[in-house]
Amino acid sequence: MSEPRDTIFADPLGETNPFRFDADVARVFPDMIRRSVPGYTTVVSMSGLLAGRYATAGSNLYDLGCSLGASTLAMRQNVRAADCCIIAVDNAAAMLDRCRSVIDSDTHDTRVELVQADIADIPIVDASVVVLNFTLQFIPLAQRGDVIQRIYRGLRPGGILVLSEKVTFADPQLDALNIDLHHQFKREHGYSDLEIARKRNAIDNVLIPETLDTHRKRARAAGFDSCDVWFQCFNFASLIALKA
Ligand SMILES: Nc1ncnc2c1ncn2[C@@H]1O[C@H](C[S@+](CC[C@H]([NH3+])C(=O)[O-])CC(=O)[O-])[C@@H](O)[C@H]1O
Ligand SMILES: O=C(O)C(=O)Cc1ccccc1
Repeated sequence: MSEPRDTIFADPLGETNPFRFDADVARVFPDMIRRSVPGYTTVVSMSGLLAGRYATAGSNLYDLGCSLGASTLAMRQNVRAADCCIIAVDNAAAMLDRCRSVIDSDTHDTRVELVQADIADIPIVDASVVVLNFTLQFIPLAQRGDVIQRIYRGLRPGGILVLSEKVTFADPQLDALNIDLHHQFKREHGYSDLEIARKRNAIDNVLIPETLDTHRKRARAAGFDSCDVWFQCFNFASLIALKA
């Protein structure tokens, strides 16, 4: 069955309230994220490949801000190490409800635990892999350093963080160009100028992007030994950070 189409911002008379991960968004989320985030499918499937490489026996793998479980499924398909547990966390009940039915209809072996919680509060323990795919961008700026530091402390030596984000550019010309290219991507995936403008208002001050340099510096300050970009398409990028 094809996924329901995202028309959330299509009504010209609709109010624009701040963006929330409610039942309406959960229903159309797979279509929304695929048509809105250039490279999303690649980032999710490579998160699975990385998880397969870095997962160690008896460890936990975290999917923080799991939404409907796309990254959890990609990890689960790739993990070969014995006795691992994937802990998938999201604070939105509507997202986690749908995630549960997605995971229930998947038949791979690795254990999955779904947790409804704020990623700023959950303990990270005995982890080999932590995936933060397009989630840190929704966390208040003042909490981001602490989240990354707790991930570093909860990782086993040799562990990996995958951090994917919408980003900004220090150079105003490059910033404007990448925003414009992202909007062109959305138009070419069927969103109207009105939908693009209304969603932009709705996510203003809800999704707060930072520069790649800020992400690299934060990871290094938290203790990560190596951190850099492995994927980028316009203003969406993914980094890996390694704990020696
Ligand atoms: N403080 C928080 N605590 C927990 N969850 C949160 C918090 N804030 C937001 N979320 C959750 O983070 C997710 C962000 S979507 C991630 C895509 C997914 N990773 C994917 O690979 O498909 C990305 C996007 O929509 O751009 C939503 O499900 C929120 O409920
Ligand atoms: O749609 C956008 O403009 C985005 O920046 C990405 C996005 C995707 C899903 C929810 C919120 C933001």
